[in-house]
Parts: sequence; C-alpha cells; structure tokens
Amino acid sequence: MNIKLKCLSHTPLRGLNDPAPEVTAEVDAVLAHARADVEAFDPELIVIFAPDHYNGLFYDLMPPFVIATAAESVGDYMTLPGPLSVARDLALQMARFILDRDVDISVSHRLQVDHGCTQTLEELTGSLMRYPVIPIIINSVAPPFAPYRRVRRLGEVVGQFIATLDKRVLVVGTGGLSHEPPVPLLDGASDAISEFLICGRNPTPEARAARQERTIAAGKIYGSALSTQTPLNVEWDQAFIDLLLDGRLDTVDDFSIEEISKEAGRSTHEVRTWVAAFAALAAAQGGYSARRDYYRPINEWIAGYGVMSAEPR
Ligand SMILES: O=C(O)CCC(=O)/C=C/C=C(\O)C(=O)O
Ligand SMILES: [Fe+2]
Repeated sequence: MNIKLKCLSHTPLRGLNDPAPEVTAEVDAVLAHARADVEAFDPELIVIFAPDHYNGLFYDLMPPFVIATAAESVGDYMTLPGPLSVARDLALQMARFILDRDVDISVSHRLQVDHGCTQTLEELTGSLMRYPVIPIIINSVAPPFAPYRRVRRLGEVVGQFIATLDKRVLVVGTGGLSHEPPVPLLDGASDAISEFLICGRNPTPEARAARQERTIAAGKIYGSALSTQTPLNVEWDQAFIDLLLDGRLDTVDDFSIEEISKEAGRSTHEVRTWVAAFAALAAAQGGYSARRDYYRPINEWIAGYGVMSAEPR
C-alpha cells in the first residue's frame, strides 16, 4: 500500500459569488498544484470522506456514517451531475471490515451526493469517473452528530482496511474550515422547512434555484454587520490546522460540538471529514508528515478556506 492525503474546503459559491480575481487566481493555482500531485501519484483508489447538505440524506433516516457502493451526483451549485465510478465490491468489503471492528456504519447501494463530495473530487481529478472511488459520508450538517472521538475511530478503521490493500490510495477530506452558510435547522423549523429536511429528495428546478439564491444572498453579506450567520474564525482554523500538523489527533476527542458551533459556525463540523482522513492516514502508516498548502478566510465563499496535504513519514 502507498497512501497520500488531501484535505480541502469546498464552497457552494465558487463561480456564483467570487472574491477578488487575485484571490480566485491564488486558489486556482493551489488547486492546480494539488491536481498535479494527484495526477503524479496516479491513485488506484480514492477514499473520500464528505458531508451531505440535505441532498442525499434526510431526517427520514439520518445515519451518522454511510458508505456508498454506488453514487450519483445531484449536480448542485455548478458541479458535474452523474455517476461516480464507485468501487462497489471494495466498498462492501470495507463496510464489513468496519463493522467487524465495532464501528457502526450504514451502507447505501444508491446514494445521491452533492457538491460537498463532488466539488473536491472534480477539483482534484477533473471528473467524477477518473479513478475508482469509495464515498464515505459523515453527517456534519444535520444534528445530532456522532462525537468527534467516533469520527476519529471511523478514520482509524478505514486506515486499517487501506493498509490491507496492495494499492496506491488517496484519502480525501472535504469541507470546513470555520463557516456558517444558511442551512436550515429542524429545531424550530416551519412545517414546510421540516418537510424538506425530513424528505426533500429530488427538489424541483425551481426549489433548487431558490436554495441557491438564498445561499448567494447570504454570501453577499457574510462577515458584515448585516449577516446573522456566525462569522469565520481565523484563530479556530489556525488551531485546528496546527493540531493536524502536529499529529495531535486524539485532542479532537475533547471537542464540544456545541462550543464549536458557537465559536466557529455550525458547518465547521465538516472538519470531521478531515479528522477521519488524517486518522485513516495515521492508522494505515503509523505516522505522517503534513503541510498546510493554503489558508485564507474568504467571506464571499462563506469559507475559512484551507488546503492540506500529508503522506507517510
Ligand atoms: O439547500 C441549500 O442549498 C442550503 C445551503 C447549502 O447547502 C449550503 C452549503 C454550503 C456548503 O457546502 C458549505 O459552506 O460548506
Ligand atoms: Fe459544505
């Protein structure tokens, strides 16, 4: 086995509410570099830890963790629609391995995934079909969440499974860092919003466009006095990146979900995908060397926007 890691933020607002051209050019250059790294590594498998934003998973049955044996992109927020080349048999083997090690995970044989999974896959590989992939969705948006220690443990067992493979494996985490886009909460929601959050699959084009417009409108005022969303938190982001750089993964076991939501925004919990990805790398190889490729708070994208890479020491 040979393993590498990439963790990246994603944003629904790329191309829809961009920051200054210098900033998008800077991010484009970082992403081009990341993509060249992936091209050179030529992975035989990508394991991607990703969140969902009420496109594939709803409160009619909201699992903490899901592994997909087949997945299709809904094509939201300018991302590519269509199927992902999921490594079906390997995904099933991985699910069995995880369950055998006392970590509960659901299996989906037909999962819809959104920009939270596909934007990063597209940025790193140029397509949804280029390499065999196993999507693992970690609930990071629809409370209640499994605690961070369970996410770390999930990552560990996935890493142990990867260690059994004779393959080049790229582990990806996507989401975060600090941010709070206008994703509705079930608690206190109107009947119409509750209905959407419980079973809002396959929205009409009009409903999809209205969701997108709400997010664009929020992006236009994010970080200003007009916004009611929790702002970006650069200190929180730096501390989290430092924790990963130092390999202090077990400190996430003490993370308080409520405190993070208050300090850094409710969608900051997408960093759970980074926790799982780093834990997988650490467990597969017994240690890693990581670098921070990029960080910038970008209000227009509602994103504490970061990119990290890591590989075995
Ligand atoms: O229904 C919607 O589209 C609600 C908004 C939404 O899904 C926003 C997603 C934002 C991110 O992916 C993010 O900031 O990480
Ligand atoms: Fe997201």
